[in-house]
Amino acid sequence: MEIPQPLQAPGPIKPITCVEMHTAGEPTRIIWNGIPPLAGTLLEQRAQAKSKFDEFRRVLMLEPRGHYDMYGAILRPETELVTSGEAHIGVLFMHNEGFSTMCGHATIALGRFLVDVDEKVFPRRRELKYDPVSQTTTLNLHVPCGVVEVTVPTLACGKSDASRPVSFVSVPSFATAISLQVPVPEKYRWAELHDKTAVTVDFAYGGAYYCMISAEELGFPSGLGAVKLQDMDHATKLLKEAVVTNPDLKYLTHDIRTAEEGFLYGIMITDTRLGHVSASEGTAAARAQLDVSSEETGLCFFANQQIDRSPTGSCVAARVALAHAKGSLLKSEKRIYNSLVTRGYRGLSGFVGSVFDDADTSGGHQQSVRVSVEGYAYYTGYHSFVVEKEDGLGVDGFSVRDIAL
Ligand SMILES: O=C(O)[C@H]1NCC[C@@H]1O
Repeated sequence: MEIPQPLQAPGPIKPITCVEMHTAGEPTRIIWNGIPPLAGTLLEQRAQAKSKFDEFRRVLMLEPRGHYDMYGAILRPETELVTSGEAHIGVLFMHNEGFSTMCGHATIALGRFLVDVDEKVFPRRRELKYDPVSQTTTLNLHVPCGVVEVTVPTLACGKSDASRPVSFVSVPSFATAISLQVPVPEKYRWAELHDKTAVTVDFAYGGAYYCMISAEELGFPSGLGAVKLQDMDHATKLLKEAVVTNPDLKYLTHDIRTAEEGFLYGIMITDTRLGHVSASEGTAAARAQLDVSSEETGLCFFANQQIDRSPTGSCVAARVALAHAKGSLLKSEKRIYNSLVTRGYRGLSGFVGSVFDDADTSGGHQQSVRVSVEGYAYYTGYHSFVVEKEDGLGVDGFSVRDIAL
């Protein structure tokens, strides 16, 4: 792929050049040029991005260059695991609130991008291994939660093959609570709870921590077939508050490796009663080629109530680990995970999740598994962003939701 050169435009910051992709409808703005200086380990770089260059995130994720539900990936060619040879390149993920620890949909998009670019963008591109039998290229991506192995279908010419799914193997994933009663104090109660004072939920980790709740348990008996987006936004926001403000629940998102990762990233509303929509040809095509045992739909609110259009790859890893711990997904089985978008739109496929192998349990979680997640990503375009010196907004962004809602 030819990467456009940055525009020579006036302004206080250098042009920032991005390639845009979507994975199951969810955007990834891949930033490969004009990145502020970040140094040290990947987590140190993430900390610097947060503390010193947050306007870089705001200008690219928020309005007018982005929007409330924009998602970004910043390439980091130098990290400690790139130096040690464990990874080929690093990446930081960002969204409307800050920087996350893992992102599955962006990993799927990055897989294609990193196979398609040259060494100016990806210095260790030439070290990637191509397997002529499976016609795939594999790469190790250093993400804030560890290393994920990405397998990218590749054409004979060396470019990625958009007609086959990219897959990745997650970091060790595990359930931290199954069918836990979470109290909902009065100030966090939402209307659909009626007189309930607690809800039953699951917690699991797939590179980031998620709380899973069925639509019915959240107070929406019609499930995700009849979504009331604003009401579900309100309910999940309050549920997240009820969890994160409860000191007795801290252990559910406590990471034994780094304090950085110990936060609740998202609430996933699940609906296992929803199968597929017959008009969804993409999913139908995926299903036809697969021996899938089951299919379910979810709606994920993450970061500051951002809505994932994709089935949320890191949460698919968490959900597969959870289903495996519950005994409802065997090692040999595959499951299709849909989002509202992949369930409802012709041509978009859900993600397929399955247990890849048992993970090393020396980290402390007895039932950790590594999960295979696969999905399709496509290019949508590119941007070269600038900020003019006369622009009163400067290097910043805003969200109309913060002003008007
Ligand atoms: O696929 C994922 O894992 C992500 N999508 C947006 C929120 C998560 O980081």
